[in-house]
This record gives sequence, C-alpha cells and structure tokens, in this order.
Amino acid sequence: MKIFVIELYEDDPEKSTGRKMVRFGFAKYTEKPRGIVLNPLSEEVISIDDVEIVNKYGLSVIDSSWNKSDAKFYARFMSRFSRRLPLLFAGNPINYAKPYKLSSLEAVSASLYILNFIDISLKLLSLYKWGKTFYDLNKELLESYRGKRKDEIIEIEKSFLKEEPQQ
Ligand SMILES: C[S@@+](CC[C@H](N)C(=O)[O-])C[C@H]1O[C@@H](n2cnc3c(N)ncnc32)[C@H](O)[C@@H]1O
Repeated sequence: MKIFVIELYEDDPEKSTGRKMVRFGFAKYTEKPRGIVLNPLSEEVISIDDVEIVNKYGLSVIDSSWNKSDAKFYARFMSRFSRRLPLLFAGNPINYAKPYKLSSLEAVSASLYILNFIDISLKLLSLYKWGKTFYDLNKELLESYRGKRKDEIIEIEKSFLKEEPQQ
C-alpha cells in the first residue's frame, strides 16, 4: 500500500499525525500529489470506485494546519484525483466530534477502511490512544461506506445527515 504525505511543516512536529505515519513506516513523504489526493473541498467522495487508482498510484494526504487550510489553499491541490471523505467525526482531542475535520491519520485510515483495507486501516489507528475513539465514533458509518460505490455513499451520507441534529 502506497501512502504519501505532502508535508507542509505547519504544525508542531511532535503532534503531526502525518509525520508519525512516516516515522512508523506506514507512509512516505512526497513533494507532488500521487494517486488519489484527500482534499476536504473536493466535490467527489472517495469510494471503492477509486481502489484501482490507489492500488496502482497510491493515496496522498495533505498534512497542513487546519488554521492555514482555507479554500484558496485547497484549490491548489484540486484535480480530477481529489476526493473528500463522506460524513465522519474526528476522534482526536483537538477536533473531537467535529464532522469532516479529521487528522491526516484519521483521513487515511478512513479512506483505507472504505476501500476495504481493514487491517492497515486499524493498524494506523493503533498508533494513537484516540484511534479507538475515532473507530468507536465512526464504526457504523465506516461499515456502511465500506466497499460501496460513490452514489451509494452519497445516499448513505444523506440519510445520516438527516438524523444528525444541525449545529
Ligand atoms: C488539514 S490536515 C491537519 C493535519 C493535522 N495537523 C494532523 O497532524 O493530523 C488534515 C488532512 O487530512 C485530510 N482530510 C481531513 N479531513 C478530510 C475530509 N473530510 N475529506 C478529505 N480529506 C480530509 C486532508 O488531506 C487534510 O489536509
């Protein structure tokens, strides 16, 4: 599995989950985006339809600081390979329970789960104590997205959003 981290060196290096994935040998740094690129502002959702691209070219995450990542920033990374994640809640203490605002490691782990690479998805989560919190919060969602095609994921997300009280 080729996982790539586009490191922007904006956050405390001790706290960067992207760097930790590299330190533990799960990912490599890349200067340029490779394969499917996780971009929260993409209109297209990640799904099993992307598994061939990920197998062949990999999955990239943009390890920037949320404070500095506005629409203009993400526009720089927009391409036909950009994908957003469907509704999921952060389990990390910084953005705990916030929808869509995941750490780099949570975003990669969730993508791998949706693409049906469960083992590596859970191994990544085990790098942090809050990995289990992320899994417990999202188990039902992740399981319902797993292996599904884009249109199905959109429908599932819509039905979960209807249940969610609006903030
Ligand atoms: C903004 S960075 C923050 C990283 C944080 N400082 C850390 O140490 O994990 C998180 C990255 O994960 C990916 N990501 C997070 N939530 C996402 C979502 N809802 N859809 C797509 N990608 C997402 C994006 O690549 C995003 O740039």
